[in-house]
Amino acid sequence: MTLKINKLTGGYSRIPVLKDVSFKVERGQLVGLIGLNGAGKSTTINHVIGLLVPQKGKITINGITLQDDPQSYKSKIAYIPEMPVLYQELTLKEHLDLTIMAYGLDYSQAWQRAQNLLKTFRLDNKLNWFPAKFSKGMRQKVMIVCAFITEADLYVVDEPFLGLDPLATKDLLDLIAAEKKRGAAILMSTHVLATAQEYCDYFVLLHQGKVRAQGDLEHLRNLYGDFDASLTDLYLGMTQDVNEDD
Ligand SMILES: Nc1ncnc2c1ncn2[C@@H]1O[C@H](COP(=O)(O)OP(=O)(O)OP(=O)(O)O)[C@@H](O)[C@H]1O
Repeated sequence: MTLKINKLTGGYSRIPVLKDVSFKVERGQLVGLIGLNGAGKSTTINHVIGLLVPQKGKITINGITLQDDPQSYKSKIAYIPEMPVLYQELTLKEHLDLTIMAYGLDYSQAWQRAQNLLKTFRLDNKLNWFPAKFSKGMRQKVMIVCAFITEADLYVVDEPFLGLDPLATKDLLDLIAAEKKRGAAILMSTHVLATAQEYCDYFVLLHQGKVRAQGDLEHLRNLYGDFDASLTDLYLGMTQDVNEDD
């Protein structure tokens, strides 16, 4: 599985937010999409999941665009949004049933996975709860469980750490590591740079809608000529260079 973003220019109106963005996410890889508020992380993700249409450039999964084959393209992606989106009138169990149906999963296998995930995220005794009763973090965990029962080829995760407690953050990172091992590709946006530095295999540094640098930590450190630099140092150094140029 390869997600390939090739020279993507796009956004919400004719004035583009993203300019000539290119990078890849390969099987077994966790790629961190790194950037400050407004850098264009969610916009990139909205293009990948097909909510926005490229003005220029192309996004492919295994060589296929959304326009080529919407069913095949979408079935490969599980998306965890920054803001949980739940149906107020459905219980937790009904959310899981809906996901199983939408992805055409084997019911008993998917429920087996769901039981384990519900236990991990301490939701196993809340199957009959409605979203109104959930805390913000619990809602986010429901989205995580729904996404991970699909065993998708590509996970797209938008800023997952802000609403989660430290235990749930660790559980999510363990889950991501397990899915990587299974061969899934993961694109994760975040501005929690210390966590990204520790867990991501590859970084795409976005600033003002452009990719300023990309590579693994070693490559980025080489690029900036500082072999001890943290991801925060590298990112801030890079954005300062750009702001001075502007
Ligand atoms: N729905 C929208 N309509 C118009 N412009 C938008 C919309 N959403 C975001 N933008 C603009 O696109 C740019 C990039 O925003 P985006 O949400 O992609 O940033 P981000 O890197 O995800 O930031 P954050 O870390 O704050 O979530 C910003 O200038 C923002 O104002």
